[in-house]
Amino acid sequence: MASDGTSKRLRQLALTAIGGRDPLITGLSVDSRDTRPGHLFAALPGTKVHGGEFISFALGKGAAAILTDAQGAKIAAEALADSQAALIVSDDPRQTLAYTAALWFGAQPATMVAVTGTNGKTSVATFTRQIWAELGHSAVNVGTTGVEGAWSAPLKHTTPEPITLHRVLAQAAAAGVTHAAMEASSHGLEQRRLDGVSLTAAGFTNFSQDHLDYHTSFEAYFAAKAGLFRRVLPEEGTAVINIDDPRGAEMRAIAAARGQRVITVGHGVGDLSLLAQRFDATGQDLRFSFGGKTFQSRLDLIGGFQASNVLTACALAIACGDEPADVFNTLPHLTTVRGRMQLAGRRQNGAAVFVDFAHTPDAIATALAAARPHVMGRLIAIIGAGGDRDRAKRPLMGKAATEYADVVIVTDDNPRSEVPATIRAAVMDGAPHATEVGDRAEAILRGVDMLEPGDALMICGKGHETGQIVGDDVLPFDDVEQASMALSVLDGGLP
Ligand SMILES: CC(=O)N[C@H]1[C@@H](OP(=O)(O)OP(=O)(O)OC[C@H]2O[C@@H](n3ccc(=O)[nH]c3=O)[C@H](O)[C@@H]2O)O[C@H](CO)[C@@H](O)[C@@H]1O[C@H](C)C(=O)N[C@@H](C)C(=O)N[C@H](CCC(=O)O)C(=O)O
Ligand SMILES: Nc1ncnc2c1ncn2[C@@H]1O[C@H](COP(=O)(O)OP(=O)(O)OP(=O)(O)O)[C@@H](O)[C@H]1O
Ligand SMILES: N[C@H](CCC[C@H](N)C(=O)O)C(=O)O
Ligand SMILES: [Mg+2]
Repeated sequence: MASDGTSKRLRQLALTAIGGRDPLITGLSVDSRDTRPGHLFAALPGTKVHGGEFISFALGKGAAAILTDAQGAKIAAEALADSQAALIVSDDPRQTLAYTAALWFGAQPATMVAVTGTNGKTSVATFTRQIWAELGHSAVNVGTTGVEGAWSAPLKHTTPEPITLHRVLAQAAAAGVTHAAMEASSHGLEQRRLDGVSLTAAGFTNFSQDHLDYHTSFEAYFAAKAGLFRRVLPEEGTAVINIDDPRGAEMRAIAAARGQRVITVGHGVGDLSLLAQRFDATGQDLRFSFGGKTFQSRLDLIGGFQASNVLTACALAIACGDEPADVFNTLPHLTTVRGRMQLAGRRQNGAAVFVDFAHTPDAIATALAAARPHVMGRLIAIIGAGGDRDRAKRPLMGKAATEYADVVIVTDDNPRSEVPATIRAAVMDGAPHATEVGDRAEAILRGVDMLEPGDALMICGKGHETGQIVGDDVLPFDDVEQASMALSVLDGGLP
C-alpha cells in the first residue's frame, strides 16, 4: 500500500511540474504516433533521437499538454509558441512521466514488490506470486513472461514503460488483484519506468555481465540496479538482499543507508540461511533457518540456484506481512517457472532434455553447474547469443559452456539484424571445440540424438520464447516443442 508519505511525494512531484495553461487531459502518450486529441505527450530524450523532434507532430494530432526537458522545449520552441497546449518542463521528464502515469491510472495492487538482478528476476517474481496464491492472496507476477497469475495479459517488455505499466496495474487492481511481484530490468530502472510504483519490498538477486551495449560500464549497470533501493523503494520498505553475491554487501549498505529494513538471504549466512541441500532426479530437499528456527522442506525443482530464488521469494512474502511458517509451508507446492530448468521430456533410455533461459555467461555456468548433481552421464549444452545485444558476452558464453558441459553445440538465438554466422563465430571464440549448427531445430535434433542413458541435454537461451527473430521477422519457434518433436522422431512418439 502506498504510504501517505509516498503518495504525497508522488502528487507533489507530478503537480509542481505542471504550470502554465490548465488543459483537460484525455490520456497519455510517449510516442507521437500514439498521440490522440487531448493527450499529454511526453517528449523524452532518447538513445537515437530527442522526442522533442516530434512535439510539432503531436500538437498537430491534438496534444493538449507536452511534457519534456529544456532541450525538448528548445527544439520545439516555435511550434510551442504557436500552440495553446500546456508545457511542462522537467529536469527528469521520464521520472515525471512515471509519477504522472501513477496518478492518472490511480489504482495499484495494495501490496507490490520488485526484483532486480542480472539473473533470476522472472524466477523470483513467479515464485513470489505462487507463494502468495498458495496463501490465498489474489496475486500476479509482471515481467518477461507477461502478467501471469490471478489475472493475465501479454507484455512486450520486462519492465514496461510507465503508461503501459500503470494501465496494467490499474486493470489488475480493478480485477481484484491485491498482490503483484514485478521485475525491475536495468533498462527500466535507468529510464525511471517504475518510479511511480508503490513498493512494500524489493529484492536483489545477483550482479554479473549483461547489457553492456546499453549501460556504458559495469558501474553504470550496477548503479541502474541500485536505483531500486536508492530511489524507488521508500524508506519504510524492506530490502531483500542475496548476500552470497559479491556485490550483495554493497547493495545492503545502500538499502541500510536509506533506513530500509534489510533481510539477507544466503548459503550458511544471512537472516534466511540455506543450511543444506540434497539433490535427486526430480528436485531437492532443503534445510534452512530463519528467526532462530530451523526448517526442512521438499522443493520439486531442478537446480541448486532455484533454492536461492525461492528463499528470496519467501523473504519478500515475509516482508509483506505473511507469517514465515505459513510461507515456508508453501514450498512443496511450487512448480517450475516456464522455460527455466524446465524438463521438456525424456528419451526412451531415460536421458533428460531441459529447456532454460540462460542467455548470459553467468546464467549458462549456473544452469549447467546446477544440472550436474541431477545427471549421472554426460551433460550436453546447446547455446547461442542474441543479435543486437551485448557483443562482449558472446565468447564468455562459449567459455562458460565449455567449462561446465561435456559437449557444446553452438546455434542461433534471435540473430535480429546481425549476420548469424558472425554471432556464432564470436561464441565459438570461447568454445573452439564446439560443434556449430546454425539451424536451431537441427541443433536440437542432433543434441537429442547424442543422448545416451544417464545423459542430459540443456537447451539454453530461449526459455519461454515462442519465436526466432531473424531480421524484422519473428518465425515461430519453441524450444520445448522442438525438443518434443525431436524426441518423437527419434524414439517414435515418447514425449
Ligand atoms: C533502448 C531502450 O530501452 N529504448 C527505449 C527508449 O527508446 P529510445 O530512447 O531508444 O527512443 P528513440 O528512438 O531514441 O526515440 C526517442 C523518443 O521519441 C519517441 N518517438 C520516436 C519516433 C516517433 O515517430 N515519435 C516519437 O514520439 C520515442 O517513443 C521515444 O520516447 O524509450 C522508449 C520510450 O520509453 C522505449 O520504448 C524504448 O524501449 C525499446 C522499445 C526497447 O526495446 N527496450 C529494450 C532494450 C528494453 O527496455 N529491454 C528491457 C529488458 C532487458 C532485460 O533485462 O533483458 C525491458 O525491460 O524489457
Ligand atoms: N539466482 C540465479 N543465479 C544465477 N543464475 C540464475 C539464477 N536464477 C536464474 N538463473 C539463470 O538465468 C536464467 C534466466 O532466469 P530468469 O528468467 O529468472 O532471469 P531474469 O533476470 O528474469 O532474466 P531477464 O533479464 O531476461 O528478464 C535462468 O534460465 C537460469 O539459467
Ligand atoms: N530480455 C533479454 C532476453 C534475451 C533472450 C535471448 N533469447 C536473446 O534474444 O538474446 C534481452 O532482450 O536481452
Ligand atoms: Mg526476466
